[in-house]
Amino acid sequence: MALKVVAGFLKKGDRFLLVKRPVNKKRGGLWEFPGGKVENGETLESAIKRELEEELGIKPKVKKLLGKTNYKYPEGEIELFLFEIESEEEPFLKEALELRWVNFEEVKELELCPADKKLLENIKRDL
Ligand SMILES: Nc1nc2c([nH]c(=O)n2[C@H]2C[C@H](O)[C@@H](COP(=O)(O)OP(=O)(O)OP(=O)(O)O)O2)c(=O)[nH]1
Repeated sequence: MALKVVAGFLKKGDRFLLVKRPVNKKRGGLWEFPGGKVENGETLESAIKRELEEELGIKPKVKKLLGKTNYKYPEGEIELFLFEIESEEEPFLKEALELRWVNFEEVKELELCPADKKLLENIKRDL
């Protein structure tokens, strides 16, 4: 069974938020949407709220599911759900190495987690 992972799409103007993974973790140094693994007994929505509070210090409003993708990493498959998020509060960094607001041009310069590249292509069409 695929490991469920939730991630947030936070928009500011024409830019969206990415965070850099800590170097000591799998796929360290790659960029990703803020989020993380769904824990036992959690709904996807409660998981994304918890992760964004832990990672960015915000209490977000979860708007809708923007996209979903499955991706097979060497250690196993993940099922990644990307939610559109609204937040009055400005995110600040609690865990990740770096945070950056990018548009669809600027994101091409960054090395993303492979699962995210696929997801980004899919949602781009709908935004
Ligand atoms: N948070 C997040 N994780 C992603 C994205 N894309 C992607 O492939 N992943 C992968 C990276 C991890 O292997 C997995 C779970 O993310 P996580 O952030 O909770 O993992 P973690 O750092 O706690 O991992 P670990 O060290 O405990 O193994 O999903 C994304 O956009 N956001």
